[in-house]
Amino acid sequence: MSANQKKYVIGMDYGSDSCRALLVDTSNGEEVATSVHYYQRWKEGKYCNASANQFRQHPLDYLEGLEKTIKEVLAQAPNVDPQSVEAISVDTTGSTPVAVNEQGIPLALVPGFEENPNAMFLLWKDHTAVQEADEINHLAKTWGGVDFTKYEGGTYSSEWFWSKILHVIREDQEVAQAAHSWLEHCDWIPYVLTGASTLADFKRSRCAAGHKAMWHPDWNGLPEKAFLSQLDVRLAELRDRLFEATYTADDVAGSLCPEWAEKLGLSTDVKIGVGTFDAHSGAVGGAITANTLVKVMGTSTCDMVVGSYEEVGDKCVRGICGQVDGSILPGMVGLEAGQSGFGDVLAWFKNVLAWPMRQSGASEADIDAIIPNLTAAAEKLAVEDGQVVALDWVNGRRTPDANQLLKGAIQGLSMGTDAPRLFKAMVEAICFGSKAIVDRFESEGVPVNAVVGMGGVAKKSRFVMQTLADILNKPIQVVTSHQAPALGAAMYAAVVGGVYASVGEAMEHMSSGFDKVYQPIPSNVEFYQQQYERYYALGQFVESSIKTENEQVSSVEAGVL
Ligand SMILES: Nc1ncnc2c1ncn2[C@@H]1O[C@H](COP(=O)(O)OP(=O)(O)O)[C@@H](O)[C@H]1O
Ligand SMILES: O=C(CO)[C@H](O)[C@H](O)COP(=O)(O)O
Repeated sequence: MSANQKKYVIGMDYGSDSCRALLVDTSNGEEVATSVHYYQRWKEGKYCNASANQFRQHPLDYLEGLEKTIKEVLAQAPNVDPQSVEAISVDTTGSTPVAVNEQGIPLALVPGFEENPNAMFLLWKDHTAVQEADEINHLAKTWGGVDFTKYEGGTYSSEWFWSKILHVIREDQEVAQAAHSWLEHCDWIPYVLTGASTLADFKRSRCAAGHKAMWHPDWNGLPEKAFLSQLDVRLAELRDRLFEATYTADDVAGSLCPEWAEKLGLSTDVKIGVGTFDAHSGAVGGAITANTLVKVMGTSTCDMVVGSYEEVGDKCVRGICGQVDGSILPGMVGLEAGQSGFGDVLAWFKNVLAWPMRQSGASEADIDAIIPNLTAAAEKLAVEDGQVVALDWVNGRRTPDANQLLKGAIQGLSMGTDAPRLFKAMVEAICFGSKAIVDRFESEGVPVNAVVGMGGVAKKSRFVMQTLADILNKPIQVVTSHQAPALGAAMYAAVVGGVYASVGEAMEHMSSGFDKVYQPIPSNVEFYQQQYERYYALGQFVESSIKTENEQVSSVEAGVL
């Protein structure tokens, strides 16, 4: 078949720091061209305040990336006729919502709001809404009606839709008044590409709504107004301007609008898919099957599983980030869990060590060598060299049982504790955090029969991956593609563009396969089973002390103490 008879699709993946476009041959999943764009304003640290956990992204960062990367992949593949590009599907981080006006335009693109962080996207890891999440949780358990958190693991997070909206509308009256509605990032990009101008009939993502906005068919969509009004009457009013129906990512959101068709050099026949989240799309890119845990391992992790309706049924899996019909594969229940920090925990340790190095004028190359050097030294230590135990909660805990107030801890330091031993303990901590998630799935009746890894850490660190296999006591297969979420988006696009009838069929033809398997080493498994007990006990101790501290603070604030 000549290049011109083939059918192509574009998978567009928006990560935390950058976005990428992937041009894919639908016949075999070949990644024909790829282009990455780092968000300019984000790179400059604009609109963020890490010490206040405020992470905002400007819509222009996303639009610039969209245009640049898609044009670049087309330019890199002159043999591909743009007419043979059938569809574009998009995945993004989430929950990453933005306030929009009546036309669905993010407020930061409306005169007067250009520099206002509250008028921008609140990135998934923005934790400014911890207090609002607490309120939502408290109300859900006490208001006397249905517990709307029940399909979201029973705990609503500060990373999610309603917590963030509540926080912004309380903090910023101008944004609150100008916000007609709110859109997730994964909905806004298809909205732009299809040239939509009315929100009411736009197809919103099932994945985003179900995992982050407490949308569920049992209560006809979003939480009822009686519940929302007890949080803030404006939330109840907003409900009328949000959505009722939701759509899975194999569905068509519309066709490429003339303005973007011209900008990108594509035809208006190109279909645009309903948006989804990066982790869910990554699971599809990793060719997920029933009871396989797909771990997207980067700065954070997202741990994805699909189960049949018979297996998951009405069961509510406690402490995870939700279970949603069709959020990964249409026809199955998608379950999401994850860690707020994974590679980020190692990056934190690197940054601690880098501080004095930078003061003495060390180069960025020296600093980049910290993790590889520590890895080489830690790999040489005996696995049983395990005096130090650490917790992985430096960025809070996402699952099991979301609690963003938790902090990291290190126990067992002695004069003999050097940097490689601390690094080894950090690596073990992030892997123990993964085990806590697997244990929770299994104890809740969702068996994990296989593990698939993808993302930066899975590709870069043999040491982390072997430790993970030993701690989970399960083999881990690593996905060949370096761009699994974008590949997953391309697979959805192949269905949206009518090339395949189902996501399953697209995965069959377009999967990149696996290029490595890590097998657990029995003697290490045994050691780590004991060491996990120490991790667990340290976690219990830290969690109870933080709880006591917070109770004391609340009592002081309430004038009790
Ligand atoms: N050699 C390494 N060993 C372990 N972790 C690494 C290594 N190199 C980079 N990392 C971690 O990988 C993470 C970045 O992962 P990546 O998947 O590229 O990013 P993202 O999560 O933003 O998509 C960083 O947190 C970094 O600390
Ligand atoms: O929670 C999510 C999806 O449900 C986030 O999108 C995800 O954790 C972002 O990760 P990354 O920075 O690796 O793109």
